[in-house]
Amino acid sequence: MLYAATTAAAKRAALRERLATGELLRFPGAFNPLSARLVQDKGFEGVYISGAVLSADLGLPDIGLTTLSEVAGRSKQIARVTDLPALVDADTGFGEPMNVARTVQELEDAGVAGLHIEDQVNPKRCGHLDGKQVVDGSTAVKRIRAAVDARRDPNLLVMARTDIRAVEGHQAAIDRAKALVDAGADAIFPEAMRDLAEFAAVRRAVDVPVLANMTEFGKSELFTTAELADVGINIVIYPVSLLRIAMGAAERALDTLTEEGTLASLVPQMQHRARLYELLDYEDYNRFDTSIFTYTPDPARG
Ligand SMILES: C[C@](O)(C(=O)O)[C@H](CC(=O)O)C(=O)O
Ligand SMILES: [Mg+2]
Repeated sequence: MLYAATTAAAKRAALRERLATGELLRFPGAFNPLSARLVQDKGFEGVYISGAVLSADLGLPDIGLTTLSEVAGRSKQIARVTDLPALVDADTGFGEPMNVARTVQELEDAGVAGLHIEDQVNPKRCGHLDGKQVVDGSTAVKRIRAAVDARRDPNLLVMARTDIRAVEGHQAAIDRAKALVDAGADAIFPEAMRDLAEFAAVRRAVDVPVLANMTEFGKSELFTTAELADVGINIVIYPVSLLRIAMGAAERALDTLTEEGTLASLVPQMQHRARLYELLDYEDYNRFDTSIFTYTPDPARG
């Protein structure tokens, strides 16, 4: 009730343990706290907090307009309602090394289990669109060094994302991934890999967990969890998928309302009120109210 019982420190430790097994962990993007509850209820291993979703949610394109406070606020709202580890998209870290350090501490305070910092120039662009630019190797590793030094919980997962593949090619991505790991990155997010062989090559090049981004309408094909596990990927994110599904359904519903003058035909597709209440632990709140209401102070104790 109210918030998840698992502490941020426990979630971080649990994520480290799960990653050490080498199994593939699935992190669907939660577009709000309620959808994070659903992700947990359905048995997934973690929730992803996407920058693209946060900006879209605010009616903005994903071009570096959101602020650290907005990302930290949304991270806190999501992290506190789930026992699952949350991994948040920290974009470029909102500036250069000093800003990155502050970003890490703010997100750590928000209760996330991990975050990724990318090597795009400020302001960043969606990783699957053309026209993005990356910083030089020395700036990229300084961001990661700053991030690693800034965390207070050594279990906070600092993941380095490199966007260099789409700009300078796959070999550059391998070289940069190695340099980022040398700088202290706990995991690598190679953005916009073209095929499984490219993921496999990154996997072979570094000895830390590797993330695959299965975002739709992007540059990577949508591989199955079995295919990704086969090449040794450790975390897979579906960053915007649930938002896309929900928005697709919302758009169709608005058309139906216009065409039919009622939403009655769509009721079977809606999440039932009872199911919503189940996800919200509604019953526990009733029990809480009842127990407080029937509570009587012990007369003997005055
Ligand atoms: C992962 C990502 O950084 C995000 O913000 O969710 C985006 C997703 C997307 O725009 O599809 C990305 O740059 O890949
Ligand atoms: Mg992003």
